[in-house]
Amino acid sequence: MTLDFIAASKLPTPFGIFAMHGFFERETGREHVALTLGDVRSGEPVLARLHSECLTGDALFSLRCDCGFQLEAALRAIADEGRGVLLYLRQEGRGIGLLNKIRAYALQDEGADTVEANIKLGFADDLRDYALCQPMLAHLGIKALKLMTNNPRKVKALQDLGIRVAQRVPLEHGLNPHNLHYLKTKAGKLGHMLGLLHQGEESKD
Ligand SMILES: Nc1nc2c(ncn2[C@@H]2O[C@H](COP(=O)(O)OP(=O)(O)OP(=O)(O)O)[C@@H](O)[C@H]2O)c(=O)[nH]1
Ligand SMILES: [Zn+2]
Repeated sequence: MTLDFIAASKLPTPFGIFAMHGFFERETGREHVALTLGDVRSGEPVLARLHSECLTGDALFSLRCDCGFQLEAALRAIADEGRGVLLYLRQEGRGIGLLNKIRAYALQDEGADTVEANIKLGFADDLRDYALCQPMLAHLGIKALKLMTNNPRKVKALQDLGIRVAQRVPLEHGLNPHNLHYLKTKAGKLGHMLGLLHQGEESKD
């Protein structure tokens, strides 16, 4: 995997003025982006989000998942801290791409869960590869992270790449009736650590 740094610019957002760094992955032709705020090169663990592309959730307001809510919450948290990084990784649909994700959604409309739908389409449950994070973080001078995620596979993947995860910070946002079953499947079959799924159950008891 070869990643070229292409250019950096400012990115003003409602949450703060980030620096935007663009990268090109030669083998796949994918274009990836990192947003940073503050001095991330000091060596202190950096508040970080590895966000996998979800066009439907990030840009089209989908309630089928929690991605858009997590994206906004992560940028707000970085802005509140005054320092942090968000890697926006072009791994749409856990790596199967947008059109296959729509195929998977169609199967889910018929009753399959998110993992069963991937398998019916001939894919593994999660095809993402986080190797590209290493050159992105190295370019930005970041060695250790406080990682905002509920996904233990992400933590392990980074550690296997030699990146220190000093802390895992839960990022639970956007639970709604349309994504409840999806989030339960993620917790049950993909190992996501989602405390908010149990809060409702406790209040019912
Ligand atoms: N194949 C498939 N991909 C989906 C589906 N719903 C969301 N995605 C994709 O899943 C990715 C987000 O994965 P999540 O499991 O929500 O989150 P995560 O990044 O693994 O973990 P967190 O860091 O806790 O958010 C994005 O690339 C979405 O496009 C689905 O039903 N099927
Ligand atoms: Zn999503």
